Amino acid sequence: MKFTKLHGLGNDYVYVNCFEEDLSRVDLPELARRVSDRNFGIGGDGLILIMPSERADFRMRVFNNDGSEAKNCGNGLRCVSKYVYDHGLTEQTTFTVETLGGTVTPVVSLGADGRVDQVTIDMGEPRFERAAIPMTGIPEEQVREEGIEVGGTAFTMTAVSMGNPHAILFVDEVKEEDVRHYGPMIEYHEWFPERTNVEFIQILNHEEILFRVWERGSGVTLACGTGACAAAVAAHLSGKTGRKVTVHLAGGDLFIEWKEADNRVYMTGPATEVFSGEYVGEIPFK
Ligand SMILES: N[C@H](CCC[C@H](N)C(=O)O)C(=O)O
Repeated sequence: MKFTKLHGLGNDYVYVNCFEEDLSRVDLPELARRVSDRNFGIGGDGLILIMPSERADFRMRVFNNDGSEAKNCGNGLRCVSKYVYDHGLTEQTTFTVETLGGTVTPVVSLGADGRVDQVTIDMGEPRFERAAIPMTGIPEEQVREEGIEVGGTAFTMTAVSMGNPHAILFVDEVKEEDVRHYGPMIEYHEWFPERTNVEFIQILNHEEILFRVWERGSGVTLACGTGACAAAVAAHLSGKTGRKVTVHLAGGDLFIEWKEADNRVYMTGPATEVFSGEYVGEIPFK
């Protein structure tokens, strides 16, 4: 099976071009687990399929490294956009990509080599209702800077969906050890029936956020695009930042704008292709 490794700020996935590879009979969650393994497989935060779509120019499916399928992936969308342009699947610099969380519209910009280096993506409107996250409790209720206690420690949390769930925690100081310790406790908290991504954010000033993430289904990653969007939205709702925010992630920076005019969140950042190869391990079939 041919694959390509790309990453968005170090959030790396194994990409398979399903215009060339037929994976229709493959056990995709098991394939994701196998190829993501950094010792016994290719290595990555998960598996992303680039597929034909009946309602958009392309379709993206995302599998975390535990095999669970996600509804959206911001870094993945930037890398899919780079792949389809650089590999000639389109000559357009803007197109549509269908995800389980909705259809988005990337706009790519080219470097001096004529290849994509930056991508801006309209990631759609944030959702806040418990039913949309999803969270237990009153379906139409929103969770804004509310208390959540895990491991004997209380956090202030805002819940945001970007097509996938995000628990945004406001902390005075972002600590890697807190992400590893409390991240899984909140990912599996009873309030989140489909689990959740967990973001720890420190407001640096009106235009900047320090950000670290524990991803649902993948654990600590160097970056999370949907998480950065959710964090920028939560920070603005808190009154501590404007609508244009630079999010400093472990792997680098994303620029996020939550536009007042259309209520949509725009994410701008890089996408990088590292290598292509042939996976010759056993393909698991359904
Ligand atoms: N772990 C996420 C999917 C990947 C999102 C992240 N890598 C991004 O760039 O948005 C979830 O289960 O919702």
